[in-house]
Amino acid sequence: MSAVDQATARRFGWLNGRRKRSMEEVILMLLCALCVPSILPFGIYRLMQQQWMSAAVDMALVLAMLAVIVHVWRTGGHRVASFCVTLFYSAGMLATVYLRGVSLIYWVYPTMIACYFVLRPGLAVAINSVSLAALVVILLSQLAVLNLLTIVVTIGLVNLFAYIFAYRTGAQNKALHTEVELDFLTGVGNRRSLDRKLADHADERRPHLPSCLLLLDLDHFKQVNDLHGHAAGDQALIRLCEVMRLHTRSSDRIFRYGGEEFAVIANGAELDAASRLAENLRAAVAAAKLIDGHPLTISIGVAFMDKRRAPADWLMQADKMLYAAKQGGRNAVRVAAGDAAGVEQA
Ligand SMILES: Nc1nc2c(ncn2[C@@H]2O[C@H](COP(=O)(O)OP(=O)(O)OP(=O)(O)O)[C@@H](O)[C@H]2O)c(=O)[nH]1
Repeated sequence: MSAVDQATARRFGWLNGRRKRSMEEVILMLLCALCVPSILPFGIYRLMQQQWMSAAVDMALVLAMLAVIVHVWRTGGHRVASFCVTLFYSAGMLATVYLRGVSLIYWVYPTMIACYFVLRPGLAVAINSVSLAALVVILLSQLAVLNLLTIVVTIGLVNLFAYIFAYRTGAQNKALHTEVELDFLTGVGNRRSLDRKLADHADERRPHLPSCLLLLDLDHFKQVNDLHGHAAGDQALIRLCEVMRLHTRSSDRIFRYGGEEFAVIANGAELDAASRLAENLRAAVAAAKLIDGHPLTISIGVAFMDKRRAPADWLMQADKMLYAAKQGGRNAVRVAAGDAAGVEQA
């Protein structure tokens, strides 16, 4: 396979089932697919009745939704597509009421609720408010004030309930996400979020900055627990994370890999920058008092997150370097160069 073919295969490899589709993509595609059974029959009926404008609106909606499905299926991009889908649906709904009159007002309710499934609640409210204003203008001359007010109030209530529901669900998801992805002792990312971040990096399709993986392990940590007790050991782990936060950039990500072992994803760092970061961390921990009267040091292994390799390889390479740092006497940094040959940095 040529280099170009390999790049293309990597780029679209996840489309062949290797990448799990996000919930957002699935919901968006389902929403678009729904237009086939719910709008297409009406479009065909309007064609048969020679109601050309209404038929054109229905058919244009169906075609636009099918195009969105193909786009999301092929590229996985759903943010802009979600926005476009709500615009298409809203415009279609307004055109239908404009052309066919108030008897088709029932389409407004599901259309507006659908917005909350694919957009942030605030954006959905904004789009639906504009649609409602347009609807009032369309219906102003057709309805008595009381009837129009009834429609406005019921649409307003539907939006209010949908907003509350979407906002509450979003807040719960965020809280759940925090629970699931953070280490409860130190507050840094846990192993699950490390795995997800590494997978995201491997799946990332756009050109992006080079990044490195650092694996860190406290030296002779067992002695801390044995001499000072488990609670003091916990405090040392918390303190270590504070030191790591102080000596990494906001774009770097810190994770607890397990026990007294941590990982850092140095985003946008080539190997030389990452090895400088590792050396800074090593020196900062050696100088910090993680625990009173007991000097503690760390050993670090560094690997480049080469996109030609799998995340498991990055971890294995960094772990190999960490092992080499331990074997070399601890309080040291080892950096994987090229194809995993280790070079000593400290
Ligand atoms: N206090 C505390 N200790 C932990 C935690 N997780 C793991 N440990 C301890 O970390 C220690 C790890 O010990 P070892 O794997 O022998 O490693 P080490 O003593 O650091 O030695 P080297 O890694 O070879 O330098 C064990 O005593 C674990 O009980 C934790 O959450 N809190």
